[in-house]
Amino acid sequence: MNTRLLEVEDLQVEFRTRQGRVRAVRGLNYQIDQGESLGLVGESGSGKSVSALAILGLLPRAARITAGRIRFQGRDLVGLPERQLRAIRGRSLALIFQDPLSSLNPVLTIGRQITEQLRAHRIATGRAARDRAVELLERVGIPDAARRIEQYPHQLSGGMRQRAMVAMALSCGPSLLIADEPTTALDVTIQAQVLELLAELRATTEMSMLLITHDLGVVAGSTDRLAVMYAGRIVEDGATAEVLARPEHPYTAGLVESVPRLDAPRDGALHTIPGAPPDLGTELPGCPFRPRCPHPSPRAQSEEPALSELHPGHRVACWSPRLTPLQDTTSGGNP
Ligand SMILES: Nc1ncnc2c1ncn2[C@@H]1O[C@H](COP(=O)(O)OP(=O)(O)OP(=O)(O)O)[C@@H](O)[C@H]1O
Repeated sequence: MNTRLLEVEDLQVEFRTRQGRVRAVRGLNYQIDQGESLGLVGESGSGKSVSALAILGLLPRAARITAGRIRFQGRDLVGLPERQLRAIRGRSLALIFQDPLSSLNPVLTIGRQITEQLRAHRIATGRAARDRAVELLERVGIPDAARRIEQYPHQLSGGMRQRAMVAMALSCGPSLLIADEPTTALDVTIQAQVLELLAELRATTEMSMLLITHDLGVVAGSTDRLAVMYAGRIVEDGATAEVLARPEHPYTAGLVESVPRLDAPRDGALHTIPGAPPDLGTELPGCPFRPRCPHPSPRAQSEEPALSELHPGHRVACWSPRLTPLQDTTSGGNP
């Protein structure tokens, strides 16, 4: 049986701003089992990062969780005192960001940052901690690790810094790694290497991963399941391969069609989803995607659809899903 590691239940997060409240996350539901990898995708502003920061207890001061539960290893993290959250963060729940410089301390050597983390979580001290730091850097593919641990973040290349951040995140053997746009700032070759590294680490440990990105290409090869966020909610989820091959929500379909393809005609215009996401500081009557929807149902005018299962394990929040027939990939094509 699968062991449930993380369960996010009807999570709601609001910002208080001078213009009023902004409902950044409006009822988010998902689960991650042990060893599983979930991709969270959506355009900028859909609430991906805010929901991850809520899990980690790292929301900015202007934001607060107004409802819901975040159950991690059976314990609700919402409302947990900061001291207890700190003990979980870095140890069983680790985070890597797009920009390693924002999580690496510029005035401490790489080695010191890793050994400090090991000491703080009472995993190792002294010589043992140093040996473990070297081992971690070797594991993430940093050559000459014994010398590299004496260096400062600015002395490493972008790709190396990203690897050092992964090493730091892995130092305490986390059960869940939250990776927020981990490869966005990297060039394509290094991006592929970092994704490969994450996949390899997942294959060799029981670690689960929440991979947040706006790039469907990144989730395609790296995640078991996919959840698509729009305006602070999940509008579609299911097995990654199934959702990408058979997107039912018009928003997901638009995202899939927006991915540049190598086999597309050279002069063909790149597809984009017309319009822009709604302002989360205003009331959203009906379906928030309605103004951008190519075939809105009359019901979308007044009622927001809830997620419901359309195919086994594949849920969609839409009044007029596309109902794409599943392509049969076993029979060698249609007669
Ligand atoms: N400091 C803030 N003050 C007010 N509202 C904010 C603030 N930060 C975020 N928000 C709101 O939260 C929403 C979700 O932001 P979030 O950063 O989670 O989106 P995202 O999907 O991760 O986008 P990105 O990929 O650009 O990080 C935004 O659309 C915005 O309305």
